[in-house]
Amino acid sequence: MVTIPETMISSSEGLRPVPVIAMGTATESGIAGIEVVTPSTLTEAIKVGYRHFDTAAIYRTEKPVGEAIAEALRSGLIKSRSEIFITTKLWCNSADRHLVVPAIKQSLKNLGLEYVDLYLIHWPLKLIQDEYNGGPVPNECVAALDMKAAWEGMEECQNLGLTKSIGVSNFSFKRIQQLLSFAKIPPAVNQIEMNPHWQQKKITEFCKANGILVTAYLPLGGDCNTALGHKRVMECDVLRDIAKSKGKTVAQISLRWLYEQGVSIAVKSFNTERMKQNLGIFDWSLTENELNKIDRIPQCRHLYLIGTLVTQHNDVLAEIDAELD
Ligand SMILES: NC(=O)C1=CN([C@@H]2O[C@H](COP(=O)(O)OP(=O)(O)OC[C@H]3O[C@@H](n4cnc5c(N)ncnc54)[C@H](OP(=O)(O)O)[C@@H]3O)[C@@H](O)[C@H]2O)C=CC1
Ligand SMILES: O=C[C@H](O)[C@@H](O)[C@@H](O)[C@H](O)C(=O)O
Repeated sequence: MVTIPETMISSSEGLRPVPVIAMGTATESGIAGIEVVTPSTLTEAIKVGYRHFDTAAIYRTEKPVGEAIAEALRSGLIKSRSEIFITTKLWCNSADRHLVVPAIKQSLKNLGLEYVDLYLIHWPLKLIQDEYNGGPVPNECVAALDMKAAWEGMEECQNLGLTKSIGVSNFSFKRIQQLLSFAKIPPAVNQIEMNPHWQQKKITEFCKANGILVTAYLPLGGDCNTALGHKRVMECDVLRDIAKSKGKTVAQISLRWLYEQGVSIAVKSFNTERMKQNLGIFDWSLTENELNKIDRIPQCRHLYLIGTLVTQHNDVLAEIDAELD
């Protein structure tokens, strides 16, 4: 079993370790409520060495993650809850001051846990709708986020001990600066799209300088059979050539590159062999020449809210999309 290296993030207990690779749990069919991952698949991840799960209220995977942890405890695979790090996220329909604490309590109920390790604001926007089953949503459901009010709710979650750390996801450089101007508890993490085809140099440097850990999502470009993913990473000639010359896979080259950028990674696989493969990145490194070749890959972001969340133009989403470019 591979032991995943840890990095440190700020928390209610001072600096706390977080495993640098998390098992992602988002799928288009899960979000739509059509087919959600089984707990036994996630227990398999614990068996091969994963100790960090990335879930979210909208993924519908909080329950199976919780059941997998309970099973791992029952079977002796782990000895205590504290061996597992759980990240979950506040969905946009609860991004109001008075809805944040009830939302984390619901997530904890789904997980069957007393606390999560990290709670993130999923997107800097608000949705006025009861349930989200994947986009598109009606344009009139979208509203601007009152960041100060939502963050006070997040801080309350940490102060109540419902989460050890709080952070954000899909926040631009500008939005984090705004947040830092009033936050009593600064964000510990910013989870963003990042891979060799969307390298995010500016925001990673800014986050590092401010003690915020960046977590990369879509590290392999996502599931290319759905609108949430693309083939540019897995079919990239530059990555393929490097992979071939080192006897590694394209996925491993992308993940190793991310690891060498000093970020943590949420990578999803529900296949045991690929789960293992994705952890095989810690006992070798990329050369200067390989890093230079990756640096020159043309850049292209994938996840835009307009087109995914709404089909028409929307001012609130257009602003978020533009900021994240
Ligand atoms: N904060 C946010 O807004 C977002 C957060 N996320 C989080 O980040 C996680 C990772 O992102 P995700 O979208 O899942 O995309 P990934 O980049 O992790 O790609 C997942 C896809 O790649 C396949 N795959 C995994 N490993 C390999 C491998 N070694 N070789 C070939 N194919 C492979 C998986 O298939 P298989 O399972 O069959 O192996 C799946 O189709 C999510 O699951 C979620 O937890 C994602 C999007 C947005
Ligand atoms: O924009 C709408 C999409 O459903 C988007 O919210 C998801 O891709 C999500 O960010 C995730 O974390 O998987």
